[in-house]
Amino acid sequence: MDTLPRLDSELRADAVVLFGATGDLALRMLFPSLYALSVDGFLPESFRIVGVARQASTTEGFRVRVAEAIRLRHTGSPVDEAKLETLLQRIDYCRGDATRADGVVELAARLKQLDIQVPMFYLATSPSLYSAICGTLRESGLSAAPARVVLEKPLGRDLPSSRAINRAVGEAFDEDRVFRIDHYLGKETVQNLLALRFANSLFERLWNNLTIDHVQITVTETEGVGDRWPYYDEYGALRDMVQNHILQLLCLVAMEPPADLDPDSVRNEKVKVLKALRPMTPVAAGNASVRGQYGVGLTDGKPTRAYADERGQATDTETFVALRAEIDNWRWAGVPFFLRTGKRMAERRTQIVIQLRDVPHSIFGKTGNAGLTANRLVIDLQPDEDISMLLINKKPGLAREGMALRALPLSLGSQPSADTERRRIAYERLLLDVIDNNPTLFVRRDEVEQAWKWVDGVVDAWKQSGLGVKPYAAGGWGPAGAFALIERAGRAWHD
Ligand SMILES: NC(=O)C1=CN([C@@H]2O[C@H](COP(=O)(O)OP(=O)(O)OC[C@H]3O[C@@H](n4cnc5c(N)ncnc54)[C@H](OP(=O)(O)O)[C@@H]3O)[C@@H](O)[C@H]2O)C=CC1
Ligand SMILES: O=C1O[C@H](COP(=O)(O)O)[C@@H](O)[C@H](O)[C@H]1O
Repeated sequence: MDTLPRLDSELRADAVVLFGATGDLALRMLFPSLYALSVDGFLPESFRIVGVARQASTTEGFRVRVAEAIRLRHTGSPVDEAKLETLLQRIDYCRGDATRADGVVELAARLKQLDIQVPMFYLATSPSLYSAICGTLRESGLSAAPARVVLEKPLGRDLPSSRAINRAVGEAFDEDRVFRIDHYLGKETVQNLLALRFANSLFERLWNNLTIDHVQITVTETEGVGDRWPYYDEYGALRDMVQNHILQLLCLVAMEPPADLDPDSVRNEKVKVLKALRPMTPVAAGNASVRGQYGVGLTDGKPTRAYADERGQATDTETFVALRAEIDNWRWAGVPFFLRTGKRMAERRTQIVIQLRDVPHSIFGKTGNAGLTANRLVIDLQPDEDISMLLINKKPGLAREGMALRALPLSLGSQPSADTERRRIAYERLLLDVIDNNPTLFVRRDEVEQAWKWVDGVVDAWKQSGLGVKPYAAGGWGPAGAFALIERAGRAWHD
């Protein structure tokens, strides 16, 4: 993924304008990523960073805040203070309410003074402001080509609201100037999935319902919702994680080989998968989905509060969801995709498991071999990155009867980025791609809308079937129903 099919240096951005520059995302992810890009020489020489938010601050004061955030977040070698200073010198701060035309007057003047030709406007604010901010940029003339816009998830809360945002964004920016971020696509192992599937002849022949029994996608976190409940309570785990990150992972596993790495070739294949997802029905909902909400429990050995206590009242918002999805096409007919995500779980784990079918007939018998599974490809994204294949082989030693077998992983090993010896933040890749005008790892409008269509169907099925949330203890693996869901299909989670 290091070749940039559409790279055109004429269109390389010369500034990022960060709306929401004082927020959590900007300070925890975006500025540390910009620091890393600057240190590694990836930022164009004259590149500028302009932070915008409503709170009062001088540029100097803002630089101090950014420096603190970078020192706190940077991993690997210690922060290089001289290089940090170089980055800080690129930064300006403009106070303003980006939803109002008069709120961007100072910004427009600053961009002119800095002679910015190709700005990228990064909307790190609540998505409820996206339409208004794009309106402001259009009215003030700032959205004129070749300016581009970067949008964070979630894009809407359902298909109609997503369409409304996309419409408003589209009135200001042409689609090829819109970069919708799903930060999972910036993760190294997610991109490696493409390499694994399409750079090795080994897998393609096996990658279908003749060889694969089922697929599991697990994204669990130990953190709770905490102070984010005003956002989270409106969305829940299905909209927060499944609609975007998990469906993107599913698409990369299930899509047909694209003809090339052209952004639209890849995205066309992903949309076909989303269209082939079987809609959830109210009848299927009880069997094929589980909703949960964490109660009290122990997280990393410490007692933690229930979601309802963080929220301040009981609500029906799910903090855990497990689903059985089916893809109705030739490649995947009959192969269930088991998806699950939750907060306050036993461990942080982002993992894709491709379970192959059993051998048609075992010559080894059950003695000493009970419980052995068939081959399994395990793709770990977090906390460690690894790709391993569980291979069955002989247990060394003598046996009187039959042959004792065991499963051992053939592993690529956990590899930090070779160029930095630290794990890159997903946003580094994505920011660099926006600067370089490469949309391959960004989500196209029809992808987002198709994903919402399926998710809206799940929500409707839940409503019609009355599927409520089941409590689960913090520090565990979710409600009992999540185990029953997969066991009913004769399978088990890869725990
Ligand atoms: N935080 C995270 O880890 C992740 C966040 N996201 C997404 O990123 C976006 C930002 O999230 P997050 O950083 O957590 O949110 P925060 O609430 O922490 O920050 C919001 C930022 O927007 C600014 N802001 C609010 N209103 C305006 C306005 N009218 N004009 C200009 N600036 C404004 C705020 O500053 P002020 O109030 O001073 O104006 C603040 O800087 C959201 O879309 C979120 O869903 C996505 C993935 C992960
Ligand atoms: O988008 C989101 O992602 C985070 C999890 O991201 P990760 O990179 O740490 O796996 C999640 O906590 C948050 O609720 C969601 O909005």
